Amino acid sequence: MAAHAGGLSTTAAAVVVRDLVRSYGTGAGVLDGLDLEIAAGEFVAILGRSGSGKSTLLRALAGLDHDVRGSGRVEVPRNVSVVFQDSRLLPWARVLDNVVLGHEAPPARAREAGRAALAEVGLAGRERAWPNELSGGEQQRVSLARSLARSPELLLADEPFGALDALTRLRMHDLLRDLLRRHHPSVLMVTHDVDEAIVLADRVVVLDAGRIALERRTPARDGSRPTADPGPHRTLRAELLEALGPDTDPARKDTL
Ligand SMILES: Nc1ncnc2c1ncn2[C@@H]1O[C@H](COP(=O)(O)OP(=O)(O)OP(=O)(O)O)[C@@H](O)[C@H]1O
Repeated sequence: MAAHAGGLSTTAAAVVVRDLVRSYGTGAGVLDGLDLEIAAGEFVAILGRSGSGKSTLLRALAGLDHDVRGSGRVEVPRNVSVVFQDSRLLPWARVLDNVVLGHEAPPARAREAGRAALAEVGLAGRERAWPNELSGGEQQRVSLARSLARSPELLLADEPFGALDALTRLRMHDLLRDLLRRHHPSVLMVTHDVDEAIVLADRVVVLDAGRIALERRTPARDGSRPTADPGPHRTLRAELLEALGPDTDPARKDTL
């Protein structure tokens, strides 16, 4: 049984996954002896074809999967936040109430943290709005604010920008970069977008049948746009697409 430990022991890594096994019913392992480490403050993007186990890994790290089996071990920091593809806001609660819901701090402090987080994502003044008064991009900003307000040491994101149009997604990339310059959580982000993985992450991991098929550091993530020197980006992109497999629909090569 994998331990979902609160707090880390002696290692400098923020996340340690060893020999993680997960299967459903009698089927083959969805995660098949997976090993992964994430350093403190490191941003790791996970790519993989549909069904390769990305969300399963994320749920295991989030502590949402109580049936993770095997001799494996999962160590994560105490303070973990999760952002999903849909913002999962409660429609009957105002924006600020959504942000502070479940916050562990006393109410006044939680609301203060919530207001600050909303300001950071550009939503100052929208605290009393209802979720359905916000655009999809704004709702995802609220979702990010909800995570940030908890000052997470580990941010888990499952295709956080997958439902947004291309322009909004680019704006969210800028916002996330900006937030990560000020806060320094470790990040594990599942994405289907190879370019998104390269421009945001420090390291990209390709999952295949529950194991790591390829692992690469990205060209220095320093906020510079890939167009400044597209060569390394293009090379890595080709390598990642190759690892993602020949059956990938060519029309969807960069958004799997
Ligand atoms: N609750 C469940 N019961 C049975 N099988 C499951 C369950 N959850 C996931 N699976 C199976 O485990 C495999 C991996 O699922 P997972 O959601 O981790 O894949 P993924 O890489 O995130 O895929 P996608 O990119 O399509 O979201 C899939 O074959 C899926 O059908």
